[in-house]
Amino acid sequence: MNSDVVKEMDMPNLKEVSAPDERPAETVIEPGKTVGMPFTANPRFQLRNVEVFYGENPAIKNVSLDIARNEVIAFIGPSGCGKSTFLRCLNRMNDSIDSCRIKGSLQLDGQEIYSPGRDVVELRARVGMVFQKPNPFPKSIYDNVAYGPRIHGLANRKSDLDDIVENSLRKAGLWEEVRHRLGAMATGMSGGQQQRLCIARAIAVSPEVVLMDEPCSALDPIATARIEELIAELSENYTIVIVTHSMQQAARVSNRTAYFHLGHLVEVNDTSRVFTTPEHELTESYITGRFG
Ligand SMILES: Nc1ncnc2c1ncn2[C@@H]1O[C@H](COP(=O)(O)OP(=O)(O)OP(=O)(O)O)[C@@H](O)[C@H]1O
Repeated sequence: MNSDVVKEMDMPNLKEVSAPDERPAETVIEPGKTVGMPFTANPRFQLRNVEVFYGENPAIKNVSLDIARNEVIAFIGPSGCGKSTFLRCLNRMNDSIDSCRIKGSLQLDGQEIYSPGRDVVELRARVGMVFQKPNPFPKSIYDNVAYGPRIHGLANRKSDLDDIVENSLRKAGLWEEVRHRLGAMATGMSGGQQQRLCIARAIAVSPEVVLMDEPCSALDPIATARIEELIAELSENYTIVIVTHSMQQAARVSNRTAYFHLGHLVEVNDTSRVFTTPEHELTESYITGRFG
């Protein structure tokens, strides 16, 4: 057996194959081989041969990908395939997990994200994050948004801070709803409002990239639609990387879609192509609901 070829025994719908030259390409995953368009011109992130382990267990297996400026890229794939793990590498959110080790090259604008001297606070200001469950601080609406600009010293005067708070809330589509109650506790808002507040908090420090890890999974359809509209608006100014379990959401919000499977990056293509004419059989099986 060719050791370059991973035969995933627990993968459904795979044909049993006996020799490398008889194996249809679509029934195997070759580590490090991604079909489609994983690379772009003028990338913001250049990620090469990335491997992530939790202890001895590999979660990401030799993944290479570019993420362009001002694109919305969706990470999709079955539960446990490594989407969140890979996303969290982009702003070193895995640092707090002791067992997590990362190999390979991960560059943001040509500089290694994991270089020893890297300022992680500055990195996370440039690469903000919105989580699955809205997680406002137990503070006022104003203080939630002002928090980052305050710690990063982005405003010298109260009026400058007021402007940042207002602009961030406007960009997050929340200003009109909260302008008369900025002093109210953020935790008293609806789930959808809290998630838009978290987006306002992330963009208040002028990031270049916003990472979103299933940002709508705790929201109802109306709040979800509002967040999706917001993603479209934000995409004019920010690179957005979104992990989603909803293929409809990926199809609605992203320009490119990356399909992960058991830690491999199987296919990356224009979103319309992924959902109409996927190149890899595993992608097709997933998007047609044969597993996942
Ligand atoms: N903190 C951790 N410690 C040990 N293993 C972990 C940890 N976090 C994730 N894993 C493992 O790494 C693999 C990838 O998990 P990850 O959460 O990245 O997948 P995912 O595709 O985002 O899944 P889901 O869609 O269910 O959120 C899984 O096998 C998971 O069990």
